[in-house]
Amino acid sequence: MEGVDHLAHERNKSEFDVDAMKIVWAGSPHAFVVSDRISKLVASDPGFRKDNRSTLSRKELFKNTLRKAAYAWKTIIDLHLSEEEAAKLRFYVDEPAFTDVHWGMFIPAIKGQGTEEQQQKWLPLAYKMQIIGCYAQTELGHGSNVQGLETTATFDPQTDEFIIHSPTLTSSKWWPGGLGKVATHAIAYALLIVGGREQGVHGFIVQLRSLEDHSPLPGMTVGDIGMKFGNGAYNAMDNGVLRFDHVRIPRNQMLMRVSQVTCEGKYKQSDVPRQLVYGAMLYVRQTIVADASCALSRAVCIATRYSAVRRQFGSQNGGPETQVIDYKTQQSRLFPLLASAYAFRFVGEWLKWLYADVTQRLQANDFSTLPEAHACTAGLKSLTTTATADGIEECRKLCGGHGYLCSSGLPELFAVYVPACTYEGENTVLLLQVARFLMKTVSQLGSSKKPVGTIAYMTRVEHLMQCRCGVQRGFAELSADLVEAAVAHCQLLVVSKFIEKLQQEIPGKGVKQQLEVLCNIYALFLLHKHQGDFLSTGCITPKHAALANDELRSLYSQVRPNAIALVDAFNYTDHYLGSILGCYDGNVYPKLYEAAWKDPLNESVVPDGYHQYIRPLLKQEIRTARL
Ligand SMILES: CCCCC/C=C\C/C=C\C/C=C\CC/C=C/C(=O)SCCNC(=O)CCNC(=O)[C@H](O)C(C)(C)COP(=O)(O)OP(=O)(O)OC[C@H]1O[C@@H](n2cnc3c(N)ncnc32)[C@H](O)[C@@H]1OP(=O)(O)O
Ligand SMILES: Cc1cc2nc3c(=O)[nH]c(=O)nc-3n(C[C@H](O)[C@H](O)[C@H](O)COP(=O)(O)OP(=O)(O)OC[C@H]3O[C@@H](n4cnc5c(N)ncnc54)[C@H](O)[C@@H]3O)c2cc1C
Repeated sequence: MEGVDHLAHERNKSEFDVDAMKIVWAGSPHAFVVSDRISKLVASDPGFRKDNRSTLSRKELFKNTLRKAAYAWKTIIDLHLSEEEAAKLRFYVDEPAFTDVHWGMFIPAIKGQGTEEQQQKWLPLAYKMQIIGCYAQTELGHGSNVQGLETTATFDPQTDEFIIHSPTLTSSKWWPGGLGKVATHAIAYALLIVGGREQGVHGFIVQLRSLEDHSPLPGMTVGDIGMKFGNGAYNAMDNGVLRFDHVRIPRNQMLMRVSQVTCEGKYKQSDVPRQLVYGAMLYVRQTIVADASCALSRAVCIATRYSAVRRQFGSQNGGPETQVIDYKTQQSRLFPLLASAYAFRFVGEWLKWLYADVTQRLQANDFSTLPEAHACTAGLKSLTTTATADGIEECRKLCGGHGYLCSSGLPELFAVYVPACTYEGENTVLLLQVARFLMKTVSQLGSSKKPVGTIAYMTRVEHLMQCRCGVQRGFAELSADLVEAAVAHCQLLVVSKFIEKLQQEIPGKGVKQQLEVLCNIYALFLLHKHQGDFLSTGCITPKHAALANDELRSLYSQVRPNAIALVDAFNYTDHYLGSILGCYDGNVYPKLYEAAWKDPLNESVVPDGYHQYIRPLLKQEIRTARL
């Protein structure tokens, strides 16, 4: 029945203060108040409904996304929302759209790679959305290999301009979000050529479309690259293709914080590492780690609530069947994902601090922590997105058949989420960057340069020193093993940041105890999953492995009475979850049944096509019917 909390008996089992955990999850009391208010504002506004998305054609979906983006912007202006509130509104609207790239990449690229003068010119236009930007780096022929990009930007000293050109088919820009139909401007990455000399890849601000009638400017061939994976909401994003035919832009539209080209045609590399050209990717990778904890927590919330509702087998003398959440197999699949959601939340908080710290240091031309920041953002983006994509799929399977319904919210969550394993750096390519960072550290062991920060532990791996001479030669040969070492390094990071979180003051009855249980589950689950490595290297004995498995089962039993409260702490509205299986009141079956009849296929009792195809079949008139 509506209004009845079918999970009340679960919520009454909780052994901790859920409201206090909500604040831990949000990050602070202020962050909780903002999140709670904005999520409810979005959920209560019919203008942001999303339950009809799966019935729309791609063009309808895309136009509806434009409407929502415009409506969100109007809401932000009308309600005088702050930048923090506006970002939360875009988050809870939960619609992949050009705004993700405009705010998430175009603006950070200008802030990180533009001069003060360029920031003063372009940022006010972007913040007011008087221009809409995209991040045009990837090409048809190159994505991972940025230095392999073929688009050229040739300086013409006669006119003080750059000529942007797509010399080959494979140099066509391909994939940039928002590029296909909406963006008026791009940060386009191109091979800079000055005085006949190639100077590597740099970023350029290029206007793509008229601000009067939105038509592509001369020399631009631009469009959408077509349907993407599944019928999911990511098809609301116009990932585009763009070719330049000798397009001229003023010299002052090359982003010149890292390097400059003078009007005389002199190329000047300032004394900052050229990798600052990659700065926007560092920024986005750290936001993606926080996003992973959100996506995984959504899936875990759905699967946990449904696992408490679903009963299957185990009836004694006609009594109720067993809740599937009580099966040890269900717990051993679900609770490590619950623990991972919290673990990724806390490592994401730390990574946000690390990024802010390195950004502050860069302002003072202190580049000492840039390599570590790159390794951490690359590695944690790779680790958390892989685990989250796999985790969302596992949550779908944990829900049985109903997990495959769009109304469960899980298929779409998976379809929208999985490209995170590829965009912003393909996950294996990023792990190779971490491996390179680790091997560089090994090569410095024994020198005066002592490993510090997240690699300080490596001082204790003296035995690696003997193999360091081989490592340089064998990197390519050993890359598959080195990628595993990179994963292990990132897992150690996640566990250590969870432990550091527990050393902080954490208010609320039972809250810290619950987090300690989740931290131990996360760590022991990894030990269990990789026990072959731990055993073969002598780090643990078989007895340790057996004790760890026993302890895991005990920890699952400790989580069990608190599971619903732990996912309630995410404080997601039913609107944001978009899932009948994960609805707060657990009233699943009536809602599933009601939703089925809303499908367009049920608008008529006799389906369209019956008389043309089925009736002739049934009446054996098939021989004469025109197929
Ligand atoms: C729609 C819903 C989305 C929700 C998402 C939520 C939040 C996100 C918000 C917004 C985004 C929205 C959607 C995302 C859309 C996706 C966008 C994109 O995909 S943009 C394009 C991304 N492309 C890449 O990531 C390319 C990956 N490749 C690279 O980064 C480089 O090519 C690579 C692999 C690092 C190699 O670079 P290369 O120049 O060849 O250098 P080397 O490997 O030789 O290394 C040289 C040294 O430089 C160091 N290095 C490399 N990168 C960096 C860096 N970024 N920062 C600092 N330092 C770096 C490297 O460690 C080497 O150092 P040493 O010489 O070893 O000391
Ligand atoms: C949904 C989506 C949105 C995107 N949005 C944008 C955007 O807004 N702007 C933008 O510029 N780009 C965007 N991209 C492009 C994205 O950044 C690239 O697809 C990504 O960087 C991967 O590059 P690639 O496609 O060239 O993969 P590839 O590098 O071709 O990967 C293919 C395989 O080769 C392997 N591989 C590659 N190099 C090596 C190596 N050195 N050693 C070992 N294995 C290797 C990879 O691990 C992978 O298994 C988007 C992509 C997607 C899917």
